[in-house]
Amino acid sequence: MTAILELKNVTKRYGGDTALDGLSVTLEANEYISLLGPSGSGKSTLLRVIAGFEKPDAGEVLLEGRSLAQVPAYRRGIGFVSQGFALFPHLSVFENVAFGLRNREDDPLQDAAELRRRVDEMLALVGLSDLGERGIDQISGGQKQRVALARTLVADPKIILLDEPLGALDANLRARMRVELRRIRQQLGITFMHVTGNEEEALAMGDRVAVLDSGRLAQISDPDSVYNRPQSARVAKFLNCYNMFEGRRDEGGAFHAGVSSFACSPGAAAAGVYCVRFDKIRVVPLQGLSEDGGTGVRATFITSEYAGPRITYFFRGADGKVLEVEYHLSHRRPDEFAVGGDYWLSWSPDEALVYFQ
Ligand SMILES: Nc1ncnc2c1ncn2[C@@H]1O[C@H](COP(=O)(O)OP(=O)(O)OP(=O)(O)O)[C@@H](O)[C@H]1O
Repeated sequence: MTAILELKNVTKRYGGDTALDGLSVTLEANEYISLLGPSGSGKSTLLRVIAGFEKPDAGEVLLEGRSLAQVPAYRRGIGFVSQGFALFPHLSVFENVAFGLRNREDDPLQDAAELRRRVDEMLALVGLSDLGERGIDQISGGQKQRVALARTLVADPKIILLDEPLGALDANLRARMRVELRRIRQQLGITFMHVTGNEEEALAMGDRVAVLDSGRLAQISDPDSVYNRPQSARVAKFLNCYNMFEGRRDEGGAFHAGVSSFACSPGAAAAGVYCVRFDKIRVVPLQGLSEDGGTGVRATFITSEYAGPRITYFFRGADGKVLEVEYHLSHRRPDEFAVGGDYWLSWSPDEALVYFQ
């Protein structure tokens, strides 16, 4: 793999707020990278620093090994698709895409035939060949997204930065655009960096997923590793699919969290966080349960949420904490539990992840 963009110890502060805190990361050529993180973790700031809309207070940004410190945004060869698309409402689809080429700072494109060829090529790539003459107010949200992308791609950038590109679309369209974005990127062979606050989208889209936490990189790996082996309890938390218990392991290999105790790998006594994924839990009726119900917790059923191929059950543990259990329904009908009834939530200790401080 070849590095295309490198950030070295980049720090960006706004007054007393540190938005990026000594961040180092390398983007490879020809990859789709998702950037996931909670609100305020610095995702948009990172994009703006890379694009050249913000200057870092410290550190360096290198494109193909060359520092971008003195290179203005419009000369970086980095495309930016912003959240609201920022299209010109009074121009047609064609003119929106042509605008940048016709008005660029260096060597504006005046040759009408060449302009048409380039714009038509991009409209075809994003599936809008028939809509070039439409006004921006005569196309759908998904089509606006495609125009925004075509307008950025026509400038032939080396990297495209997308800030929550699917946030404004409805769920159906969002799913379709995920596939489209990946196809377009593969066809062009350039690097896309896609910011999202949605863990499912990050895992679905990225060849790699970078997780940002308080302006620092908490993890960067392939989606499967992020999902199955989050590097820290904080990353597990952002994934929104783990039940988490704060507590302490004793020398005997038991983890104590409030009134509950779980089996855990043996080792020195230490404070930590015990995490069990929603889909790794089985719900067992208390009646008929043998003395040793295995590792788990007793909990009261509250409600369920049906989502077609899967169902999420919500329980309340003895300490009042809400616990989630997810069943996949491809081969079974949903189980029914009695609201207010007590159950045993059971899992294999091997499936738990424990992070010590
Ligand atoms: N122009 C600004 N002036 C002052 N503070 C800012 C500015 N832009 C960002 N910040 C602060 O920097 C931090 C990171 O903000 P940023 O917008 O990069 O986060 P984000 O991860 O993109 O969040 P979101 O998902 O909500 O868009 C936050 O604490 C934010 O308040």
